[in-house]
Amino acid sequence: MTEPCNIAAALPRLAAEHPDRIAIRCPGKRAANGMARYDLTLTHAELDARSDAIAAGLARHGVVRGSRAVVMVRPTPEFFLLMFALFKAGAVPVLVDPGIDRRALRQCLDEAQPQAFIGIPLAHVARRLLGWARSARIRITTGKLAWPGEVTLAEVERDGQGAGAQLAATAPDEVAAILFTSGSTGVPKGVVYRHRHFVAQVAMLGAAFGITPSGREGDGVNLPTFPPFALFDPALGVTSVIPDMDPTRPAAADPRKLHDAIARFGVDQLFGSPALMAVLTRHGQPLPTIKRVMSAGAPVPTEVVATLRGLLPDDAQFWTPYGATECLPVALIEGRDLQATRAATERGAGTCVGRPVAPNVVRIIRIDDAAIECWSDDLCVADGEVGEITVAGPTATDSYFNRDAQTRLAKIEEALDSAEASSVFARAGQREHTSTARRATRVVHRMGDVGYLDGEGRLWFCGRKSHRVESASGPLYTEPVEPVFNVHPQVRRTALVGVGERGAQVPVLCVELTEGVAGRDWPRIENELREIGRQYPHTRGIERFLRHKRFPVDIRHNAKIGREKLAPWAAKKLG
Ligand SMILES: Nc1ncnc2c1ncn2[C@@H]1O[C@H](COP(=O)(O)OP(=O)(O)OP(=O)(O)O)[C@@H](O)[C@H]1O
Repeated sequence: MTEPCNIAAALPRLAAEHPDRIAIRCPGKRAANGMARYDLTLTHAELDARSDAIAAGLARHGVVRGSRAVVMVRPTPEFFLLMFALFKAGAVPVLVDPGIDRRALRQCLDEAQPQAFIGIPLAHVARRLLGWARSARIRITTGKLAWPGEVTLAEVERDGQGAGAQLAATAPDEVAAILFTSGSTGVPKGVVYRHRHFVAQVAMLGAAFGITPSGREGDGVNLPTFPPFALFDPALGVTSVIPDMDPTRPAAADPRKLHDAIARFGVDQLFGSPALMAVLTRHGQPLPTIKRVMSAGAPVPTEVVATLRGLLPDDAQFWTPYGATECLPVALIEGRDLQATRAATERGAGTCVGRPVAPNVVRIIRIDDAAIECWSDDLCVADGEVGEITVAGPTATDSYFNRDAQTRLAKIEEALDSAEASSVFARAGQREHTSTARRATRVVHRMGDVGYLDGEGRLWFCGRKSHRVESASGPLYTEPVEPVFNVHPQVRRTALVGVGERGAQVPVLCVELTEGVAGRDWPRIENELREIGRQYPHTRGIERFLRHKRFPVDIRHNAKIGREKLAPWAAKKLG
């Protein structure tokens, strides 16, 4: 019998093959030296059996195939058990970053119209006080005690005990989850993930990184510092060690605790945001067991790549995937290639994000803020020309939940002729394309990012479409501009914003100085920045520089600069 299209299908398989192997290891209690004991573990057999019991219990409490359930649980064993139980039940977990703006959070939760709300006690307190997710009639707490109208997860699990294996025969197109974007350019949007998207993601990540479940103890151990990614580990047969840190504040992680976990469990894969990588490089201690690092979500500063590579064994790889919640991975670049393109980036070429991951089709279309209903090859610009990055492929999602206007702005329908349709099917070699091939159309996702393809088929990222500055002498993009100025030794980072009406915007460079640089040095630094700008035609027109104490950044990665907030600040400053 073929497995259903569901990443949880890997669980019974792994439980049969390696029942006692550790799937997930969590910090648990603290030892006298302040380090986590890592005494909370789940073996493959436990993960499978307990998620079966929870799936069956959820059904008894009304969470069934197709039910939407908000999940606000920290990365503990309960989180993984719940997520896999929901997948097994064919129910739809809804994940929102708890750290986002309160009003936005409430809007997201209301928009998702969940039937169930599953959370830690604190999340339930917030739900009651702030009136979150009123549609959720089923409320499950991971705490020991349930308030009236709530039930504990332990009870749910008990109620499902003995019900046997649970795995809904989910179809490739069935909705598997709703994952909200981090909202760095507005209120987060709920991305509709279908089961085929997750299955393809696991396959593409596995193939691209050569991740294979290993039979040997201590091999294939990942330290995922960004929790949703830990979900793929059991599906890939890799052991996850959940680090002792606040996953919503990677920049504040304690590097000694990360090193302790890495050394104790022979961690060989590390997954984290650029901010987390910066924590490790500042700490400077070698990472001898690590074979592969993945850093996703935002550009990784080149000096971080160089320093981190110096801490890794010579043959280790440092991958930066490029992608978004709506489509991941799109392209990939290894640290050596990233370093080799650094000089070009500092001359204004943008950031090289590597080659598209097979079988993605990446095409660049002319910049347009309006919706585009149907694909036409006429939309494409020539190689080397900057336009909006689009992707068609097995992980390109097709809609936002309850956000039709946003969906129209981000998706293009492409008709495929029958030859193309069958080649898409053959290339992907995956069941999820049967439906696409039958319909002979596919969805092209617009990334909302600008960039270009070079003659070698590499993709270069030039910033977000909404961050472009439309000056009287033409458009300016953030990524080709900022690294040019970031070479100044007393500059920590810069952010380009536009002030005024589109088409006549004044480009303004906001500048954050390196720590310890005195304010009185600013006039000199400003002059030096102006000199730097004069070296290149595209930066010559930038004449306004504003010093800013500390840029606003996104909460998920602590890396994306909030240019939306900086632009009105700059406008006010310029009066
Ligand atoms: N390797 C990378 N290099 C540069 N930028 C990247 C890289 N990977 C991702 N990004 C940026 O992150 C974006 C995706 O981020 P994510 O899906 O977390 O939501 P968001 O875009 O921050 O939120 P929202 O869409 O709600 O504003 C990409 O569109 C791109 O701008």
